[in-house]
Amino acid sequence: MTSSQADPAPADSGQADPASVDSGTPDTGAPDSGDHRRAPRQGRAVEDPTFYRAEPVSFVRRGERMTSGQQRAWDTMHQQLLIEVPRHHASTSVLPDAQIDVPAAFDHPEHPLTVEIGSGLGEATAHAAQQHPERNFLAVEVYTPGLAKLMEEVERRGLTNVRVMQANAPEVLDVVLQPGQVDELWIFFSDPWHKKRHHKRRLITDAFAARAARVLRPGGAWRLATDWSNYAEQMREIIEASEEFNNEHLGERAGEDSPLTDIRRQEIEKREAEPDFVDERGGWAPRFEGRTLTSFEDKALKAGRNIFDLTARRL
Ligand SMILES: C[S@@+](CC[C@H](N)C(=O)[O-])C[C@H]1O[C@@H](n2cnc3c(N)ncnc32)[C@H](O)[C@@H]1O
Repeated sequence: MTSSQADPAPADSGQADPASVDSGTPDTGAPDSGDHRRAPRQGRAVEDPTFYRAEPVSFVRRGERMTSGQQRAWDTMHQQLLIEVPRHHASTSVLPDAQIDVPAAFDHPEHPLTVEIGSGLGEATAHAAQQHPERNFLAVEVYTPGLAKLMEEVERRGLTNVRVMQANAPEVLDVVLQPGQVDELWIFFSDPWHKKRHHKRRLITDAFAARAARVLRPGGAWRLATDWSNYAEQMREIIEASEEFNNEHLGERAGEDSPLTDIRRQEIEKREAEPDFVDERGGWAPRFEGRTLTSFEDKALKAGRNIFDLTARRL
């Protein structure tokens, strides 16, 4: 989420803020400064809960306090909705040899599966699940109040096609989901980690694309949206460099039609305006009609930022 120009956005926006959040290490009690610039020493990665393999995790744990409504929804709904995960070295990790049958957790295992990663408050999943009872939706998130908020919505709307998982997404893709099991993979407003020195914490990387490719069926869609232009360019680069995906809108919305051209000519996102900038490359998807306007996106729009959608089609 990038609803603020702070890096990252304030905790109440649903986005991690290293300065105001608690540690990513709830199991160990070890303090987490939120500054993960140093890679773990060789051999330590497996015990360091702020890393998965050699990769720093893309989140910092935020306050876990829930509203009374969220707490009630969690208490009454979690047995039905939460797919339990055997843990490894951290409370959001996944045991490397865990065996979890995700389709079997749904009433209709045969229905196509959409996975939303970083579902935040669950607005996109709840909306889409209501629109599409013929599909299954798995929300993957580390933030407990966000998952509880989604449980509240599932109950309020009477949805039967939603399940949730509280875990670090790369581990879910590596261990939990099976090859070709996913029909659509959604990541909307992934934490942008604005500062260059924090870019290594971004979720969308070449390695992540390989993970996404493994779990998506041939012809399946990986849909991305962000309001941070530099991250949008990184996502486009990763998709177009991958041999396992096609950018479904390659070359579209280029030049004067590009949201990148528009935003770069303005003084926004902590950058100076570049009046002569032209995005010759394009490749931006139209707004995905299945993506409801979340409170996060609404804030970004009100702050004057542009939204970049991308659709990668699994070859
Ligand atoms: C910026 S918010 C966007 C939330 C939502 N998609 C929306 O558009 O409102 C990003 C969310 O991704 C979650 N997140 C970040 N890294 C994650 C990871 N590795 N695994 C699971 N969730 C993650 C954060 O906890 C946060 O709620």
